[in-house]
Amino acid sequence: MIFHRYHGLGNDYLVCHHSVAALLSNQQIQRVCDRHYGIGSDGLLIDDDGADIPSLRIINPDGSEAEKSGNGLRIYARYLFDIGRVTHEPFLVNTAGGQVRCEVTEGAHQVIVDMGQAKFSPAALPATVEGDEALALPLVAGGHNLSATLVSMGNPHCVIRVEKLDLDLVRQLGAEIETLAIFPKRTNVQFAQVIDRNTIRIGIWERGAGYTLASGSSSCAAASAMRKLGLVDDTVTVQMPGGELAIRFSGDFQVNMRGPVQKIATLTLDNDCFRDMPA
Ligand SMILES: N[C@@H](CCC[C@H](N)C(=O)O)C(=O)O
Repeated sequence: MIFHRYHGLGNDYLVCHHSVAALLSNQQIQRVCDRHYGIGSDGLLIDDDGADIPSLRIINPDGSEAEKSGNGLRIYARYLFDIGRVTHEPFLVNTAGGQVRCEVTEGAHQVIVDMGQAKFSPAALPATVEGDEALALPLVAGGHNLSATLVSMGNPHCVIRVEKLDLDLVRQLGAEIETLAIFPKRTNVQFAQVIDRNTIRIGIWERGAGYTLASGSSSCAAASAMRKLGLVDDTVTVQMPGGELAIRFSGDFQVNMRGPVQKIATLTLDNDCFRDMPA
């Protein structure tokens, strides 16, 4: 079983063909993503081929399926380029969270994705919150009074605005916010500090993955939330522990994202990895 390992700013994924994924149970996928007992990754990207338009499925390390992933899409686009399925011309990719346009550029080092429209309706996440939008919603977690803006990028995000980013607090409160009862499908969580009108800094807790060094959809969601609150302009650099992504808004919250992708290795999984697991 062959897996291709890539990362986008330290947000690392394994890519495999659907014929490989079909051989794996959900428990085995979790094992493959485990950093001690498997190869280790922030998730599995399944190349579903697709007749005309390439199609991507995204599985989190806990075995749950995500509708969309920004870095997952950037990595999948680079993988498609590496296997010769696409060129430097822009191309479309289907995900459960909508169709996006990708472009592999600067050799193959930078990948641009039009992520679609940021949506602020709680129903889009979903979140069981009254109203057409949830902006600067008061939220309590771990005894902290927080201010949350809810955003769907095709997958759900809860963006907490803070005066000063504290990554320990992200780790401390992430799981509690991810699983709040108002989020029936759980949520990704970002703590966001505005540095200036073109720069924000975020810490990330991903649904089904936990603390990660970077996240593409989180960057889009956090920048969108700060834009909606009137705190940033149309171009925003999102700083994360793993590095930076460039976000650009056009029209009615159409979000474009650009950043680097690196290939790490092509790996063959040994069946012995599953020896202690029920058949
Ligand atoms: N790392 C991703 C997000 C992956 C999916 C997420 N954990 C979810 O469940 O929605 C990104 O770069 O967007």
